Amino acid sequence: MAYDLYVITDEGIGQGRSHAELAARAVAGGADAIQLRDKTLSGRDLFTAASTIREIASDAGALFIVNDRLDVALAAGADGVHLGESDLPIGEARRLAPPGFIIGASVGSVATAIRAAAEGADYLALSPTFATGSKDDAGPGHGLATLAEIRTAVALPLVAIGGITAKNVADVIAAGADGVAVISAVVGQDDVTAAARDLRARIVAAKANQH
Ligand SMILES: Cc1ncc(COP(=O)(O)OP(=O)(O)O)c(N)n1
Ligand SMILES: Cc1nc(C(=O)O)sc1CCOP(=O)(O)O
Ligand SMILES: [Mg+2]
Repeated sequence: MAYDLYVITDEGIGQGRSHAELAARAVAGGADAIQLRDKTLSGRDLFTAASTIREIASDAGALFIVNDRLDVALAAGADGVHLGESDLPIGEARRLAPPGFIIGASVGSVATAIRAAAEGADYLALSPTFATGSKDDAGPGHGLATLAEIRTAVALPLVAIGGITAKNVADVIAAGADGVAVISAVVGQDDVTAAARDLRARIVAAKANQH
């Protein structure tokens, strides 16, 4: 499972483009994973959007993750769900999900990372890594030192989320992230595809520099 470039769609930041349009443009730029995240849609509308994006992502060979809503993720045939500390417990999601279904978890420390891994998460997201204006209740960034500590403590795929940009992505990868999850740096840009392509190239280059 590659999480190098994990793009989260957001119609509030996406310059009027729909979730599906943003997803299509992001995978055209090489996004490895797409997440549908929308707190405003009804269950029905979220399912409709998820069903469309599932096709877009699978046609492009990208993973498709639904934020928060395990029911919608399962109904739409998504590859997985992302759960934070106030969402359905990881263990309950695992009990309900089919084999191979991806469950991602937000973590903020070594302790919560170890706990999420023990509960059965398939990947971890350091949430947030830097300060961000894209999530109202994100809190302050945990920073690259915490990222590095989690890297040494847990073997799961580890993504950094929150305030990730083309300027800081190399440092994030050097600190131990396997990939980055972004909103503004890609879907907030005029040219989503070019922004995704550029950010992914920076990730690949940073990983090449590690060897
Ligand atoms: C990849 C990724 N990481 C973190 C989050 C945040 O999830 P959560 O803490 O549940 O907050 P909301 O996104 O639900 O507001 C995420 N969605 N994706
Ligand atoms: C969806 C989300 N979750 C976060 C967390 O810390 O859990 S930060 C975030 C938004 C990230 O947006 P941007 O790339 O524009 O900073
Ligand atoms: Mg959540």
